[in-house]
Amino acid sequence: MKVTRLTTYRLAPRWMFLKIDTDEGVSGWGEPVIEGRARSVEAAVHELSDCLVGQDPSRINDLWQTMYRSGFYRGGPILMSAIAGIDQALWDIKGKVLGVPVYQLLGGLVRDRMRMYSWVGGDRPAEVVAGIRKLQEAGFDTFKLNGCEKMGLVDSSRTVDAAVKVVAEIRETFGHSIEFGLDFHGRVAAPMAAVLIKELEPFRPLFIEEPVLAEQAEHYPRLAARTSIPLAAGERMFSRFDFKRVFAAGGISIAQPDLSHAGGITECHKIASMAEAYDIGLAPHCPLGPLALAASLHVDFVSRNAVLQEQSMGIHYNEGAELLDYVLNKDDFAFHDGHMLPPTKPGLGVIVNEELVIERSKSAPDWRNPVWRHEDGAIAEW
Ligand SMILES: O=C(O)C(=O)C[C@@H](O)[C@H](O)CO
Ligand SMILES: [Mg+2]
Repeated sequence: MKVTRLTTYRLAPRWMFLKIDTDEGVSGWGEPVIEGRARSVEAAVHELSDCLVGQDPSRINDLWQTMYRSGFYRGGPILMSAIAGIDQALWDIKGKVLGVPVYQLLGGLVRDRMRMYSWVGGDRPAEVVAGIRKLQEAGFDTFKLNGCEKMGLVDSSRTVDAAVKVVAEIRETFGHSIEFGLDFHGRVAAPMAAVLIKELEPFRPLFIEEPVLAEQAEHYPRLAARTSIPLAAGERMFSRFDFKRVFAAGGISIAQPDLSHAGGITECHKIASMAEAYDIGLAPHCPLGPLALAASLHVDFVSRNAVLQEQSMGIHYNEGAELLDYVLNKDDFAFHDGHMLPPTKPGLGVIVNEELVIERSKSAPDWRNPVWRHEDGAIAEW
C-alpha cells in the first residue's frame, strides 16, 4: 500500500480535517490544526507530504520520525500540529486495514469508560451556575471554566475578588456535588498566580490549568509548593521534549497534551507513559473536533493514568458548527452519565460526512482568537 494524496479541509468553527488517500482505496482522517493558525498548519501539512506520498502508510513510527527529524528546524505548535493530524490519519488507515479500533493496536483497553468534562461560562465566566445546571441534565458532574477575566501582571484585590466570587457561587450552589477545573488560560502572570491560587484554596477546585504561561513553566514547582490544588498544563507543549523538562522539574499533577497539537497518537501515547512514571495524571486537552476527540479517547483507553477528557460539545468556541456536525456515526459519541465508551469501529472510529466536509470547506472562516487590551492600552493575555 502507498500514500497517494493528502487533502486538507478547513472548516467552521475553527477546525481542519485531513484526508490521506492510498493506492488501495483505504483512506484515513485526522485533524491537524492550531486554533487561529489553520492556514499555517495547512501549509505545513502539504510541505510534510514530501515525506508521505509514495510511502507505505503502515510504517507510522518511521514516517513520524522522518517528519520530525528530516527538517533541521522542528517542534513548536505549527509543525507538531501538522504531524499530529497526519499521525492520526495514519493510525486511522492502519486500524481500517486491520479491522480494529486504534486502541487495540496500542495494547487494548485499560478501562471500560472515560470520564468527560464540559466547559461552562465562556471567555468571561458568567451565568456559570445556569450553565452547570443545563449540563447536569446531560449527566455531567465535572466542568471547566476560565478562572478569571483579564488580569494585570500585578492587579487589584477587586479583580481577585471578582474571580473568587464566581467560584464561591458555584460552591454555594452545588457544594461538592460537582467538580470543576479553573483554567487560568495563561492570563495570570507569576506575581498574581500565587495571590489568586491562595484565595481559591478554600473552594478546592479539582485543578488549576495553565496557572502561568507555558513559557513560565519554571514557576510550576514554586506555585505547587504553595498550594494543595493540583496544577495542570500541557496544551501549549508540543512534544515529549517539552514535557520532559516540566515533569523533571515537578509541580504539574495533570498533563494535558493536545492530540492535535503534540504530534498525534504516536507522541501523546509516549507522553502519557512518561507522565505515569512521575505519578502525573493525563487529561488530554481537546476543545476541537471529532477526530481530535477520537484520537484522545484511544490514548485515554490505553493509559491507566488518564483521569479526565475534555470535549467541545457546547463550548463557547463552536460557532458555526458543533462537535458532531461532520460525523455520520453520532451515536458512537454519545455521553453516558458524563462518560464516553470506547470507539467501536476500525481505525479512529469516526465516519466522516465527506460530502458535507467538502461543501462546508468552501466557506471556512478564518477564526482568530480575541485580542484583549488592559485599561492602559497594553495588550492583555486572552
Ligand atoms: O480548552 C482549553 O483548555 C483552552 O484553554 C481553550 C484554548 O485552548 C483555545 O482553544 C485556544 O484557542
Ligand atoms: Mg486551557
